[in-house]
Amino acid sequence: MEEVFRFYLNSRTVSFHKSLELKLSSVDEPKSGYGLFIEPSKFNSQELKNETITLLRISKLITFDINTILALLGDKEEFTSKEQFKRTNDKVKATLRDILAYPGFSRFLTETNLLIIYFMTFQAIHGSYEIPKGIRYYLENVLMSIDVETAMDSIENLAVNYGHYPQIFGLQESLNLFKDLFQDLLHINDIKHLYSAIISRCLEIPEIADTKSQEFCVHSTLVPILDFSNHENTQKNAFFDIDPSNNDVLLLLDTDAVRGRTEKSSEVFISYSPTEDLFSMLITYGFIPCFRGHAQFWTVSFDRSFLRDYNGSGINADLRIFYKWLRINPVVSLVKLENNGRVRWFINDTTPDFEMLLLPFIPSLNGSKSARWAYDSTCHLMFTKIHCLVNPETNEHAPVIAENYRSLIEERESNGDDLIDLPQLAWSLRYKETESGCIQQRHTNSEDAITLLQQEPQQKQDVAEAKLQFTSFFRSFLRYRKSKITKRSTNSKVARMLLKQELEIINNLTEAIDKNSDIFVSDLNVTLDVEPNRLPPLRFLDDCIEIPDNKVALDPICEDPVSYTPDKFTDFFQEEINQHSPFFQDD
Ligand SMILES: C[S@@+](CC[C@H](N)C(=O)[O-])C[C@H]1O[C@@H](n2cnc3c(N)ncnc32)[C@H](O)[C@@H]1O
Repeated sequence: MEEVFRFYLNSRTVSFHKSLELKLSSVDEPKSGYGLFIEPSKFNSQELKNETITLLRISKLITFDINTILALLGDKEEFTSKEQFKRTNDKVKATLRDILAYPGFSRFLTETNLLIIYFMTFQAIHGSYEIPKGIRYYLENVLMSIDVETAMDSIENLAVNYGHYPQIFGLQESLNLFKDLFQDLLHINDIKHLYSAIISRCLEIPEIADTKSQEFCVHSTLVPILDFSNHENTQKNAFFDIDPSNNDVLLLLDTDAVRGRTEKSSEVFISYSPTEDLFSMLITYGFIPCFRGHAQFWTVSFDRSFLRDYNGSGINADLRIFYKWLRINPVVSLVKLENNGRVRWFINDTTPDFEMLLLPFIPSLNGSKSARWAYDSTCHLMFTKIHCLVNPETNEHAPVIAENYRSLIEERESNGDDLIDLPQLAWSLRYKETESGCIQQRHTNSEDAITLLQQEPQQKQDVAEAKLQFTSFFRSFLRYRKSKITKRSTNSKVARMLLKQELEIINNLTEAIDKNSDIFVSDLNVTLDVEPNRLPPLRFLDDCIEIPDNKVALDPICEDPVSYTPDKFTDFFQEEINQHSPFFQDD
């Protein structure tokens, strides 16, 4: 890699600070690879007067994003003849045309995926077609030469234990796409390697789109040499930016990092992400940053089958169906913190998402024998009733309509999607009306349920009780995961790191629950110094049926749409009809 560094050093498209070097990283991790280093004594007093010092200035022309690649391909000077220019451009265009015509490709249409597709195309054709010199050099000497391992390299292995994590599921889908697109052109190992090399190196680089208004946009970009900077939040001493006058990419050193320092060499660190979400970082970059006193995160995705089988929640159907109907993301955010001199994992109960997760565990109303939530196993009749009221002319077909809703709901409840995507008319909530104090019931979405519950006088006690129930659920989950993940051995480095990290989490939280120690962040006297990442997206796997064959379907209580009585489940039938009528209105 030193040669690559020298290559760019000698090119006129990159200016370097004279103290900058490329060496093996100082990070104590076998796969940390190379890193950028500086010699603090090589900075002169003039430079030290400024807040930042430019370590690298990289011309926009040698960075790779979807626009610069198109510009290079469109530049005849990059080719030895007009014929070669045309030949390559025709080939790239034809390949991209086929790719864009791939069924469902629009779902994968992101800038990063396009960048990956361009480089896969170049790798596939570079033996028999001319490609612009800068692209060829970077492809052969950086992307194809570096030693990198991310989740993509062992995705089949990871999917066994982590297939329900949306990130892993998404990677599997991406790999299937790239395999289909490049099956005759690239070896599977090259597909995985190029994906890992690009995903672990590309940066979100701003670009001034209009110099007058200084408006800027951001592009997924590969930046030679800058892409040798390693991540370390607590030792971060540099950051990247652009020169707004010409969109050059800059690596800027915080001068404080070298002022008064005399050591021979120190590594330049940037931050890939201020929030260290360990699962996501391991999946994307293939490493887990060390804990150095700042909060780190891990978002647990519950195994969907565990949610289906768990029967301690007290609701009259399974948790999976509850979360699906109410569109609640079946994930919980954990935080690693130092507390009372001990570093361990806690459940982050300080987010609105956690309040939603608690909903099925809210206890029955005081003095009421009925559960908080009632699941209507004949809700297809509720759908039918509203349908016929909104479209009176369909009344005579009610039994057929009921059968259609029954099979639609059955399919949506049992498929692999994380949401049902129908009006929430399956679960009704019993709550105490604030003014009258009467107990009422209605179908609600999760946000409205939280608002209604927050108005109840005993809300605090109910949340405390729900957290106890959740803890017991979570304890069962930890037991289930431990027995599941320790069963297999693996030679994938990422899988081994995932396993080690998850076991640390399981052991920490199991011990804390069993010893009755604090497990929730809100029980500690701390404020999180970094925001957790946004939750991963809900998963869509509708071609998979989750319910096993031997699961006995609940017997319908009543199949007759006419005698179905909505007030068994709601005191607000008319309001709910008004709310949902656009869904039911026939065209
Ligand atoms: C943008 S590249 C940085 C250059 C890389 N070290 C190389 O030799 O090509 C990102 C990769 O560097 C490694 N890396 C970066 N920061 C690291 C850290 N703090 N610990 C371990 N590995 C790190 C990971 O392999 C990551 O995928």
